[in-house]
Amino acid sequence: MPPPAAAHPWWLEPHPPGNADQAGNPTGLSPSEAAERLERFGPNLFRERQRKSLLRQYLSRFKNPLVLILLMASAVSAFTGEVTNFLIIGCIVLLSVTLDFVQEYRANAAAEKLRHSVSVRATVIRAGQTRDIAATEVVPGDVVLLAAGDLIPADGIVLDARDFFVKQALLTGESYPVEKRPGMPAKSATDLDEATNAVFMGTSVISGSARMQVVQTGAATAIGAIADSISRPAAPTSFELGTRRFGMLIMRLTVLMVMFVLLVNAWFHRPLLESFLFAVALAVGLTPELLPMVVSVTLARGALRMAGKQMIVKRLSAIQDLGSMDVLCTDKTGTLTEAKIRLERHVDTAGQPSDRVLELAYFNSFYETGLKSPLDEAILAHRHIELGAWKKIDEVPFDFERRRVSVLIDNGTSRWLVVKGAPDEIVGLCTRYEAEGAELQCRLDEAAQAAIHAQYSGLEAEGFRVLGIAWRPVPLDHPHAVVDDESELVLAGFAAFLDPPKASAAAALGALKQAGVAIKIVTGDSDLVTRHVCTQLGIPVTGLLTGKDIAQLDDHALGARVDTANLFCRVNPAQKNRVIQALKARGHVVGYLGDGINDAPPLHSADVGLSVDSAVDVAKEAADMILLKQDLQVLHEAVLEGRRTFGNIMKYIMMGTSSNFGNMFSMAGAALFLPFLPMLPTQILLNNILYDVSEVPIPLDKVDAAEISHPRVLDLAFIRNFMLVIGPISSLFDFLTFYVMLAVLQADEALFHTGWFVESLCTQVLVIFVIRTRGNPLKSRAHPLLTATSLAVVGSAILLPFTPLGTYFGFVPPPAMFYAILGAMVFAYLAIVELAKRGFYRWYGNAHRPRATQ
Ligand SMILES: Nc1ncnc2c1ncn2[C@@H]1O[C@H](COP(=O)(O)OP(=O)(O)OP(=O)(O)O)[C@@H](O)[C@H]1O
Ligand SMILES: [Mg+2]
Repeated sequence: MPPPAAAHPWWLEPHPPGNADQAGNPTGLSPSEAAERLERFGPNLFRERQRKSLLRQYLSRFKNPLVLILLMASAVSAFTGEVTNFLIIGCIVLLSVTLDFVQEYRANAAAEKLRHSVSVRATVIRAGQTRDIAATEVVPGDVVLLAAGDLIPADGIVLDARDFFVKQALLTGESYPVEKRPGMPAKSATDLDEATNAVFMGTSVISGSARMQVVQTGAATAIGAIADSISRPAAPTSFELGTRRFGMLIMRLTVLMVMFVLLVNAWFHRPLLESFLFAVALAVGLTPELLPMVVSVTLARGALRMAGKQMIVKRLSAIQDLGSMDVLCTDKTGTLTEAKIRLERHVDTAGQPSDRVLELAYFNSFYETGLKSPLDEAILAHRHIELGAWKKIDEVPFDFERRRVSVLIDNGTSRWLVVKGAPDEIVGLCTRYEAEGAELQCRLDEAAQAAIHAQYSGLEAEGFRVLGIAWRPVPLDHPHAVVDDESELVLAGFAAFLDPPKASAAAALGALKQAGVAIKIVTGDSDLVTRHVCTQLGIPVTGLLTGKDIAQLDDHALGARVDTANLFCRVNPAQKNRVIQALKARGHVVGYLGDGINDAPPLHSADVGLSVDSAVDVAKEAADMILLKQDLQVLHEAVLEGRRTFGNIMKYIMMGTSSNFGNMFSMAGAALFLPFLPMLPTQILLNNILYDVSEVPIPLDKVDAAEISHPRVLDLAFIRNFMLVIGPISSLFDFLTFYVMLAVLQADEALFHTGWFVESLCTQVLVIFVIRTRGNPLKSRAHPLLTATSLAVVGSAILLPFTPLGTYFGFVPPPAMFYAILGAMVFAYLAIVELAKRGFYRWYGNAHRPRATQ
């Protein structure tokens, strides 16, 4: 993507706008100024929420082709003088669109509110004080403090910076971090990627820290200008793909049936308009038009329930994915462990306690400005150390490839490079080591290397996280520290930390495993430490891959190993990502739980990204759900909640494809041999809307425990097979009804319509009690509201022929005999569907055992 040309390269001005010099305004804006600017420039949102007015949102519902055809048909009816038809169809369309709209709107509004509660925040200076505000409230002129892991909240000028590296791939396509520093760019930089003194919204801080002054916010930012071109719709999730294919399946059947009906009616020279209306009504009856509403209401309800358990859902459809998830990958620190790391030991190369090692570690942590990790905090919190005359000259910031950080310090007489990092990396860079205090420096030969390796491995095997501490004198005129300086180091010793697992972790992971979710740990830490944590958490290690192993494997070979391995150690962010993709390619639905900068790529590529509230911005931004409580038990509950929403959506789909489908099918068949239409178009529409009403409470329904005991994915073959088993039973009873109406009750046209209307509605609605559970319908209780609406709809169908409204629709009161037969038939129907259902699940259960994941 070419870098976008900014309208006005403001970073070429000598001073930040509104400032007399380069330093910026040290006290920031006053609250009143900020409020005034927020009013003037608007909230800092680059894609102004497409806030269509409610009316327009409502009207856009009418764009559905079926609705349009219906409206057209009703207009034609009006012109041909059939006012009744016109009124009825008009009302029905209005009613169903409104029902759908109100439900969905309410659900989405609630979910949106939740989403806002975890919005990205920014640290600004206002009236001389640092304040934490929502990024949307940042205004031009604000002074913002930036640190590693932050998302840059707006476009602005860098006022000062310390080893400040930014990733701007989103804007410039350049995936390597670029350094930003104050002062004019060397070249006349009209391109964003040459603007070394400016930072841009939507990019993120990789390491270092800085102060910036905001110049542009919201749509005026560089990213705002290209927002449309980068706002590619997210790739559809497996669930969305499934529902889409399901829609196609229904669509094809509908088209076939409509064509058939039209042909038959033309053959028999029936009135054209009425045949057409009949066909359209059939199509309406067949389409699962409530599906989008059922999906969004179910998901929104799920999101609200999860919020009650301290889990915020940012992307609603992720709830589905969480329910389908069969592999959960997680990093270690802060997710499985407390992240309350303590420095336990600081030892020299012989394993003896050493203050000198602590001192060096302290200098390094104190002066490091890049990523402040919990390890640094633990070192600084351990004991206060006098810095004396030591001053910082430069730094090579931490990154997850090198796994180390260096600071260049000077006390006037000597200049040292002090390095700390993963012990294997550090030892690899050393040529000498300190012995007997710091008195003696010995050559790091093979024997010494083996002894030292045994020394720190011993610590790791005991569960300590270990950092190697090394240093090297450099000439006093050595001005900058660069990565190449990290060589020929002198090893001073090791710092060992304890990072105990979370109290809740073992139980929660056990519960997840019980629920069919395999757990894999993907960490930058060493394998010995991770194994120790696994032992404490009761996770048996079934296979281990290190970053080095992964680097040797191509995607195919990696794919062959990811299933059995459940520990991935010393992996860098790109490798974390490869592990996730390999698992996805194997057909798993993969979750990833992480909180660091290095977790952002896998959070993005996982089917469902999970993070915690204390995570860095980039991780929170990439995640689909945020855990507010440091308790993994919540995750288990959320998985069950996801499966519950899935279960309820499946109920609706299965209802639509079985009984309803059978009814419409027999309707088309009846058109063949009856001398009149089997049901009037308006009656079909009324039948359909009453049926819809009965299904509205499905999102509230309970889901059987057996349904949520394992991950489930939307399986089209399952739905199709279910339809082929249950649908014909429904048709069978329809034809039985025809027989009863014609042969036993000697029905005329109106009575026939009435009889069939009542029968089809009763069977169609009541079958929910059979379909909603795989087990015994008498044992699994439906939600009271679902029971109430279903019974109410059945009741009104039975009473309708006796009311004036019924007469209006063309119904006539049937004889008492009809109701006796109806009762028997409904009972027999439900019993047979129940038997067929049991047979189906027995067969299906044998044919498709749940996929075994270790
Ligand atoms: N502040 C630091 N200074 C020096 N080295 C560090 C620092 N932070 C991390 N490291 C090294 O880099 C390695 C990888 O970092 P880190 O443990 O944060 O990765 P991770 O993949 O997020 O793992 P985790 O599962 O522990 O969160 C660490 O094991 C440690 O050796
Ligand atoms: Mg981490």
